[in-house]
Amino acid sequence: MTDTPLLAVEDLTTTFKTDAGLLTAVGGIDFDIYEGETVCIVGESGSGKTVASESITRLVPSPPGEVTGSVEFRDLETVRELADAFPKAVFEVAEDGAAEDRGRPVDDGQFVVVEQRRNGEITRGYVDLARTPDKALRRVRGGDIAHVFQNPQDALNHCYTVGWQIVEAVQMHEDVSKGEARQRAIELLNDVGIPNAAARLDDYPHEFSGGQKQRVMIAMALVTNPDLLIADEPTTALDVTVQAQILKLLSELQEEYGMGILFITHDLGVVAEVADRVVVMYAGKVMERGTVYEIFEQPSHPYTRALLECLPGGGRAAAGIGGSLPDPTDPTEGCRFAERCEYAVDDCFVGGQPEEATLTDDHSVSCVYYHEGRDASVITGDDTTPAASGGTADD
Ligand SMILES: Nc1ncnc2c1ncn2[C@@H]1O[C@H](COP(=O)(O)OP(=O)(O)OP(=O)(O)O)[C@@H](O)[C@H]1O
Ligand code: NI
Repeated sequence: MTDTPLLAVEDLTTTFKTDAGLLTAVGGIDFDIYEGETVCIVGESGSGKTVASESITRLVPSPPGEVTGSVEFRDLETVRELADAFPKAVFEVAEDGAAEDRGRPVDDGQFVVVEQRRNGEITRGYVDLARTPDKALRRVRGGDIAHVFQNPQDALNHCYTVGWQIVEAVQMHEDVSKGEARQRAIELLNDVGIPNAAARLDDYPHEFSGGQKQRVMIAMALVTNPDLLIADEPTTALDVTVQAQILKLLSELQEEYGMGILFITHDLGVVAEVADRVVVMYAGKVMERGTVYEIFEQPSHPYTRALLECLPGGGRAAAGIGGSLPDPTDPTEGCRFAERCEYAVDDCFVGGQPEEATLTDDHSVSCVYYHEGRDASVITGDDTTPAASGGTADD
């Protein structure tokens, strides 16, 4: 693992203009994903997980949507490739770290690449996805960054054979003959565990089971050998056995292709299976983040703890958390979870979402109880709760 993340997201904010007013689906969140790791965003329905993941490549409909914040894609190979192959606005990073615009004005086909060169060779850099215009961004979507969605039937065209669709995707990406593309399609179907791949190429989507369709979708996502795969509830529509098979497949493919995965799910059982690190999201904000081990062993935000108690066998397995998400067009003043939180005190209703308090290098929590002068053991029931740092009680 390198020390630069593959994807670095900062202050990602996505709003929609609706009849009820401006809806804030994602309220300014940060996260990063390193090469070869799986980061899970978990939270209840409506938390903004899908919108957050789709905002990375600005897949959200605009209008009514508007995405702001910084999204840096730091795969060096991609940076080098784009810097050489495409018209672009280049921001060269000087020795002192300040970016200086060396490019022409950005037009719709240009990427915004920030690069640092030594002896003419790019040594560091990133593609600035947030400032890259739509037309260029389309090359990244389904290219270096690929998506797999919950319902494969929505994404597969039922009028064409599966082989035709994969061949089409291969030829869109690579300059190869039909025969070569077909061969590649067979390899891909093999890779995702479709038996008899060569023969299945000429079948139509409806001839595949739900699980197989999802395998086909994963094969299509792999056509471009992506650095980052964004998988949004890819197994939610499948029965439990098939779900387990697909999760296993994804982890095998991750190893084989060396890609980072952003995995979106509302299911903590799935998180336990696939995640290296976890971002717990609620009503457009990050409540807690940590390694999968920390989230399950030292859950620190009342929301995370409530989610865990909702797992089969947990204290709230039958009842659920109780209450519902705040109105996203009129978010609460303080912590988004305050209204449903059994530990909420006056401070929780003012001053915005609390600054994340750092528990360990990887683990932080956005809750006033972890700020100076408060005792978080009320929540964790644990006197050994590590002393938090990084936040203060009055921010
Ligand atoms: N195109 C849109 N126009 C207006 N509001 C939208 C749009 N897309 C999403 N939203 C709103 O954004 C909020 C976040 O939705 P999102 O789909 O990201 O939630 P989620 O966490 O993925 O939920 P689920 O687990 O049900 O998929 C919701 O309030 C939703 O109604
Ligand atoms: Ni969703």
